[in-house]
Amino acid sequence: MTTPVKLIRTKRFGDDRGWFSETYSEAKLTGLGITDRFVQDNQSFSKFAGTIRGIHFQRPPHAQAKLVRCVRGRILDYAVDLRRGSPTYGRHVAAELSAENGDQLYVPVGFGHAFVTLEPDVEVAYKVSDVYAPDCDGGVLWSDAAIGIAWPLPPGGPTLSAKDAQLPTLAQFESPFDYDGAPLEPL
Ligand SMILES: Cc1cn([C@H]2C[C@H](O)[C@@H](COP(=O)(O)OP(=O)(O)O[C@H]3O[C@H](C)C(=O)[C@H](O)[C@H]3O)O2)c(=O)[nH]c1=O
Repeated sequence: MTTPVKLIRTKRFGDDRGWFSETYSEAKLTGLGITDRFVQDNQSFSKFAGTIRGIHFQRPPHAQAKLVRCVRGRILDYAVDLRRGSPTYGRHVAAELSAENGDQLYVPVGFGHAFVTLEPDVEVAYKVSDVYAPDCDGGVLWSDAAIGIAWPLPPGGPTLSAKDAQLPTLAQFESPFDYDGAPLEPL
């Protein structure tokens, strides 16, 4: 059983002009066992290093899988296992995504998603497998010791939204997701 979260490397074809890359390929994703139908592209810009967005998910019936890449600057991208009954519940994996490395993180339904920017002026682009449904918006607190993410933060602390600052901890949270048999493994 392979880990449900996948780090996807993309090939760049370099020449004297620069490079070309296929950043989305349904065929390649299917070959990796990723069969979600992505229906929306999102992009966010974060001005400051140390900006945290997350830990977010959407509840069913509008739960979202995500395919995340950083198109400007660098981020550490996180997926947190929120599936009831999972042996790795509350555990996370992380990957550095950057405009430079072109790597992508696949975050399946059942996982919270968050990132922290590693420099100013960062842009993150990601595909989601269901439409935005604010009534289904959910999240858990970035700083929850039970999740234990060691965020790389600037001396002044993180920049985050008021909404994110008051998300519930894992202990206060009732997961809407069920375990599907694939434990979270290191990327
Ligand atoms: C997510 C979303 C937001 N919005 C609007 C709602 C707000 O007026 C504004 C900012 O939304 P929010 O503060 O939720 O954006 P982020 O904090 O970047 O949240 C996202 O960042 C983390 C890392 C995620 O994984 C989610 O995709 C998403 O929750 O955009 C939309 O119109 N459509 C959308 O799909």
